Amino acid sequence: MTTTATTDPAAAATAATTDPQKLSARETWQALYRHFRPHRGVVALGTLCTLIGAATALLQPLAAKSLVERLGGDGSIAGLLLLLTALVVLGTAIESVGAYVLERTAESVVLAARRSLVGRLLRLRLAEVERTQPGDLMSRITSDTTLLRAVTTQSVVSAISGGLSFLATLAMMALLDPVLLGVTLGVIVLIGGCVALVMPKIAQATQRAQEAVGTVSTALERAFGAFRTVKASGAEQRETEAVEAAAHEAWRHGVRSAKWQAVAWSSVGLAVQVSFLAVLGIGGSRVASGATSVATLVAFLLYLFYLIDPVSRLVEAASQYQVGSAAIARIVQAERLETEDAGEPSPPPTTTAPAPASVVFDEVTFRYRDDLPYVHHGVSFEVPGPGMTAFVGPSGAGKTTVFALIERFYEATGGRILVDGEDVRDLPLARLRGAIGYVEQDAPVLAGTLRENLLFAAPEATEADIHGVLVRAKLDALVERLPDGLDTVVGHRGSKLSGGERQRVAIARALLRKPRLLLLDEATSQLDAVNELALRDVVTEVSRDVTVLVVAHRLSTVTLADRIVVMDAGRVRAVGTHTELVARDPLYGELAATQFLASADGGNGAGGNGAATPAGTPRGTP
Ligand SMILES: Nc1ncnc2c1ncn2[C@@H]1O[C@H](COP(=O)(O)OP(=O)(O)OP(=O)(O)O)[C@@H](O)[C@H]1O
Repeated sequence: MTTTATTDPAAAATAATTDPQKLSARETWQALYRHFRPHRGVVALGTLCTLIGAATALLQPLAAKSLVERLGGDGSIAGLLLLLTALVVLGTAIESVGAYVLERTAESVVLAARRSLVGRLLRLRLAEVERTQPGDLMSRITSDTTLLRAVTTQSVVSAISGGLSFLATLAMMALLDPVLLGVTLGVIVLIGGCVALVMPKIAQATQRAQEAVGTVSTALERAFGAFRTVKASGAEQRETEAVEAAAHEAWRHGVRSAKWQAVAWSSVGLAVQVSFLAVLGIGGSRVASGATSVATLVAFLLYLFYLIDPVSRLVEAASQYQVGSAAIARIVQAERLETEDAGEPSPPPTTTAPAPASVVFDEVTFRYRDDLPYVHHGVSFEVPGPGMTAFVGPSGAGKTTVFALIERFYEATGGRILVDGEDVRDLPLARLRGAIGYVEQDAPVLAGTLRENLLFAAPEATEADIHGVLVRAKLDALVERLPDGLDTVVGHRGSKLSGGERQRVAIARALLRKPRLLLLDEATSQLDAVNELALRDVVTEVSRDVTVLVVAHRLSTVTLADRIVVMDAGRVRAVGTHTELVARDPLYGELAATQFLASADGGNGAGGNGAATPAGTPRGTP
């Protein structure tokens, strides 16, 4: 079995449903460190620049003290002034370089996080995507990753440089007057204790805000995903209100986070102001008693104000860590979702005509989730290639699910699915899917040009290949009509194309992949006569040398099929040609009479495909 879950599914399920805040402190730290690690050298350089800048700033009060002491004497102060100026310029220049290096690194951290997350999210198992909200997953890539920017760079520097500057400033203050230092530290520790209580609230509010941003994305994705329906239903106002409500929620929690950050920040100023008053009072009396000099008190007070910077940096680092931990919890949660392993890369496209594939379902049972009922209750059939096999049956019988299982979008719960005699679980996913062309029921066409759509599944296809499939899919006339030909932009979800054109573009895209097996989930919508005829011709022509499986809703398709598999309630109840099945299967007879979409050109084809090859036999209809 080559499709391996990268994590334990149960653990992944738990991760996706539990509160991301539940990431332990250690896990949070490890996850953040993982993003920081590749950049630690550059962050060290940024830290060094910041430290040099801080050191030059630290020397300034000493130079100022000498300057004040010389004011009374007759010595020149020009040299000292020059030194002070040089210190300021040098410190600023080095700090600027450090700031640039760090900002650049911060962007790199975001880029790396986005790359890794996109790489994983686009390989998610379908079931995982169905369990989550794509809009919310998108917001983790676009919004949460940006919050890693500061925590992995600036806050590391702030913590290191702030911590060192803090200690160095304390050392200088200790040299000047240990008693006044004791007073200062007493105040700082008291207020620092209060700040520590506030910190977790920042993480909590940030996380709620990010969740609300995810809800905004989800609501937008829903609205834009069904834009015409939204308009046709007159639901613009309601959808707008839903997005606004989520946006308001994001704002509310964002403001709450800002409030707690402001409390943390203001306590820095408060700590220094209170210390200043205490030092001024106690220091003044010490000057009066001759225990210390005015110059020492002035220098001490200057250092006290220099303390604002390192303490601010420490508080900033701590609050950034809280913001980052909220983001990393959501990122890790997305990273833990179960992904597919594509296995070995897709084989290069074949130059010769590919051999048609065979498909066997052997007692396949399947349910979409453990808490849902079974959809397949032991489905068995054999399809030798080439030729066309139509799957028919009432809505919900499990026809589309057959295709999903062949593509291994989901794993069968029981039984075996063989493609060319090999169990699909033993085939590398890339190889399996490389052999298949898949056209979904709503034939999605992606935003972009026609050419981009055609090359989507076969980027290396040549112009000659493209021309070939255009002719086969009867799109050549359309392309000639379009002003920009293949480079015509088709709009969001191909909205500038007709339903039939979209379907043929989807078929052409699948054919360009040179599949050995074509899975065609026929649209349930009625096509006009020309489109239906075109489609029928394409499918008939393709099925001459490719195995084509069609979930058929149209009588015209069914009657063309070499064999028809009749499904009902998750079981195969009969296999045969149209003529055979009309004669011996009551459900099929009823479907043919009432449920198949009649041919748009008025042809009924109900006489059956007399030239149909002998039918396969169901291998068991439990
Ligand atoms: N992704 C899914 N998650 C959960 N249940 C699903 C999913 N897809 C389909 N089902 C359920 O599985 C059953 C079979 O669906 P399937 O799409 O295979 O039916 P179908 O025969 O192709 O129907 P139709 O002719 O209407 O397209 C249905 O009851 C459907 O609700």
